[in-house]
Amino acid sequence: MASNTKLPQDNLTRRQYKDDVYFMSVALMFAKKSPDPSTQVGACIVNEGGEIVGVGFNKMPDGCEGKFPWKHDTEDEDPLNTKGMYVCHAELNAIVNKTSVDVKGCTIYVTLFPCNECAKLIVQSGIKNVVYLSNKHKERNGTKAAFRILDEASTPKNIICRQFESKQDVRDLLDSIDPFAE
Ligand SMILES: O=c1ccn([C@H]2C[C@H](O)[C@@H](COP(=O)(O)O)O2)c(=O)[nH]1
Repeated sequence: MASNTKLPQDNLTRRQYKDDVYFMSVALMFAKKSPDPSTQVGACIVNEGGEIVGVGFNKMPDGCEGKFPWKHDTEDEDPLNTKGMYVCHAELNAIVNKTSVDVKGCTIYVTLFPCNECAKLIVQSGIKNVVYLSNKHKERNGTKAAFRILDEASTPKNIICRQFESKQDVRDLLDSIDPFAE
């Protein structure tokens, strides 16, 4: 993005905006690793020094791959036959995969607005910023509860939660990568 163009999100510095594009791209790359056939989610945790300290995507618990169904709860009356009972969410995996002692003060970039269980995890782990891409499940009660949790919680300051609005800049960044360039 040229340095004299208007930032899509006016309240961000140019540096913050470029970081958003970069780290959301990383979250998207990790989403691609998810085996969930319907919704692939990626998360990338960044510390206050701008270093990535955790990444994750939604997947079955280690050792359980291929042993539990990927069916949605609308596809089977028995909840034990649906993925919701088993799948580890992207945010959970990013937090438990952390390479630092903790994730206090960090920013989590996540490709889908967190559910209520992930919102709890985010708060309790001390993450202070949430940047999300899609909010396609905004009508779900879990999402509504997550909004409330993130709105009320303080870790110790209020959590700042915002939607990433610059999909085209992510596309441009990913398109510009040429690993075979001489
Ligand atoms: O905060 C979240 C919410 C959901 N996920 C995962 C869990 C599932 O694998 C999918 C959602 O599937 P749908 O078919 O769209 O209901 O996303 C997550 O990782 N983090």
